[in-house]
Amino acid sequence: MKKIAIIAHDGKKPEMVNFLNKNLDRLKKVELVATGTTGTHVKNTGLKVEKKLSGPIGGDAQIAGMAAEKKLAMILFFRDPLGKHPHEPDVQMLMRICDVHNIPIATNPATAQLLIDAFFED
Ligand SMILES: O=C(CO)COP(=O)(O)O
Repeated sequence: MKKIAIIAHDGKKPEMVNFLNKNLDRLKKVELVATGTTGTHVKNTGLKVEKKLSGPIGGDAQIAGMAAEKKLAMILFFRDPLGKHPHEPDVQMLMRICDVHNIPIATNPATAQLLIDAFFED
């Protein structure tokens, strides 16, 4: 089964937790993978998740690798457009890899909800 990847910049982690709690019943049915610190927040909601490295030290790159290998159904990446990130090249690389391999990626809760609704449509 392809996994759903969850990533959130620090300024967007509360929104990600709200989003996960709102979609808990559906997300329980799929395998999740997340960057390190986001993964800890995902676990705190009660969901099972495979944790990769923290984003700034290679986690975004690991998720991009999974996307390139077609192991992901989609990526939910709540980016903070108002924050500065030392690993911005990794973030850009992840977005580019998604476009190269046509992997759905949602960068805000509104788009993420549309993707999740479509994914779990009966
Ligand atoms: O930095 C991130 C995305 O670019 C997220 O990493 P963490 O989940 O480890 O905070």
